[in-house]
Amino acid sequence: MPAPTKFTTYIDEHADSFIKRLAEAVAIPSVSGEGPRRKEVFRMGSWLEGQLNTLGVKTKQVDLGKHTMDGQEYQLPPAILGKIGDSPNKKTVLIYGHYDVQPANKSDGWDTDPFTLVEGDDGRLIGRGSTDDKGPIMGWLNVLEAHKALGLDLPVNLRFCFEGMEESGSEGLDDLIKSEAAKGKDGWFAGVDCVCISDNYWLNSRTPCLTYGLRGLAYFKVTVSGPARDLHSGVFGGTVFEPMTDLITVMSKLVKSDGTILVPGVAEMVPPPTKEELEMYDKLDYSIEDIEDAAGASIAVSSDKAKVLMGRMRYPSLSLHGIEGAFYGAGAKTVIPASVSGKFSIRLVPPQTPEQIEPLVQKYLEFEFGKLNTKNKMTVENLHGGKPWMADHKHWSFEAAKKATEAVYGRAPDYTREGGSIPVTLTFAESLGVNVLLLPMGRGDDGAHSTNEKLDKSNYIEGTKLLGTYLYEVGAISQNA
Ligand SMILES: C[C@H](N)C(=O)N[C@@H](Cc1c[nH]cn1)C(=O)O
Ligand SMILES: [Zn+2]
Ligand SMILES: [Zn+2]
Repeated sequence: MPAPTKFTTYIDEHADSFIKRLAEAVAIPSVSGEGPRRKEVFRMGSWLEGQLNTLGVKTKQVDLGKHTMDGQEYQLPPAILGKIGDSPNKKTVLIYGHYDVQPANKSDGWDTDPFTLVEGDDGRLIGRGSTDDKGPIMGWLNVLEAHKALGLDLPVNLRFCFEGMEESGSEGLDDLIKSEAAKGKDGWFAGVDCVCISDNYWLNSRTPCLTYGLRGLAYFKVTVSGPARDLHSGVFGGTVFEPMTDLITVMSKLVKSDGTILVPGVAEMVPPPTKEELEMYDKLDYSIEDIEDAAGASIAVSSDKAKVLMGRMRYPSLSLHGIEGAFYGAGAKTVIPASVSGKFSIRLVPPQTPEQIEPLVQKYLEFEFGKLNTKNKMTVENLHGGKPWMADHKHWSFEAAKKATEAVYGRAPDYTREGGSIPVTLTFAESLGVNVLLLPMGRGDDGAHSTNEKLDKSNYIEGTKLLGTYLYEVGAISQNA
C-alpha cells in the first residue's frame, strides 16, 4: 500500500521548514567523544525529546549511569525512549537513531562552521551530523509531523530508541535493551515486530539500498612512556630511548600500505567468498570512480570492483587513527614527547568477535615491542568494541522497504553490507528476537565523520518520504496477515 498522496505532497510542501528543523539540530554540537561538549549531548537529547512530545510521542529519558573517558568520570547521555500507537491490529516498528555526532572543528579543514547548516547552490545541506545521524532522525520527526498536521492515522505503532553515545561505543545501551527485553510484556519494547535503523549510506550517489550487514569493531589505544617529562631533543636526542620512535615502529607493524592486516590470526579467521558471492558483487551498481569520487582522490587499493567492494563489506580492515600526546601544532618544536598513545581500530566481520581479536592484538604488540629492546614501557587498552551483524534480507520488513524504495525512487534497491559499525544492532536482533533493517537516507559521498559532511536536500526530502512509505508498506502486511 503506497503512502497517501497527501502525505508525500505535505513533505514536498514543507521542505523548507524540515531544513530549518535539521539546522536547529545541527546547531547543537552534541559531540559525545569530547568532555567539554558532553553537556551539549544532553541539550540535544532534551531538544529531541521536546520535538517528539510536540508531535504526540510519549517519552521517557533513561539514565545510563556514568563512564570514564580519558581518565575522567562523565555522566552518560540518556537514552530517549518513545511510544506512539498501541493498536493490536497494527505492527509495531522500533526506530533507532543516535543524536550524538563525531567531533568537528573549522580548523580540521571545513569550508564553513561545522555546526551551522549551510545550504549550497547544488542542494547540499552541509553540517556535522547532517547525514550521521541527525538528518535521518529528523526524517522520522518529519513523518510524524505530516501525520499530525494532516490528521492521518499512523499505519503502524511506533517505538523509538535514541541514544547519545553511538560515536563513543554506545556505552550503557546494551544493558538497557537487555533489561527491557527481559521484562517481556511489561518492557518498553514489548510487542515490537521489527527494528528499522536509518544510519548508514548508499554505496554510491545514485542507487538507494537496503543494508543487511554491518562490520563490528575493536578499538585500541597503545601507550609508550619513558621520560618523566617532555625533553629537549638537542640535549637528549641520541641519549635516551624515545617513546615516539618506539610507538611509530610498533604501529608500522600492524598493517601494510595496501591494507593487509599483519596481526597474525586476524585475516585468517574469515572464510573466502563463494562463487555466488563474487557474482553478487559484480551485479552491484558500483565502480572504482564511486569510491574515488567519495574519497576525493584516485587512491583505491585495486582496480578490481569486487575486491574493493569486499574491502568495505566482507573483510576486516585495520586503520590507524591518531597519536595523542605528540607534537602536532604549527612551527618546528624540537621536543621529545614523554608519553604518546597511538589509536587504531579493526573493523570485524563474521565470525570475528572483539573478544577473539583483543588477545591476538595484545600478544602481537608485546612481541613487536619486545623486539625493540627499549627501556620504555608499553600498555595496551581496549577502548570499545562491538560484534559484526548480518540479517535475513528476505524478511517481510526488507520486502516492505523494497516496495517503498520502488514507490519513492522508481527503482529497485541494491542490497549491501555496510563497512561501518552500529554496535546495538546485534543487541536488538538478539534480545528482541526480531529482524533489523538498515534503511539508509544519505549517499556514499556524504563525508560522514569527515570535513564538510553533507546530506543532499533530495536525499533528505525523498528519504523522509521513503521512511514514511516504508511504514505504510509494513502496515499493509499487517492488514493482509
Ligand atoms: C555507521 C554509523 N553511522 C557510524 O558512523 N558508526 C560509527 C560507530 C563508532 C564506533 N566507534 C566510534 N564510532 C562507526 O562505524 O565508526
Ligand atoms: Zn558515525
Ligand atoms: Zn551514525
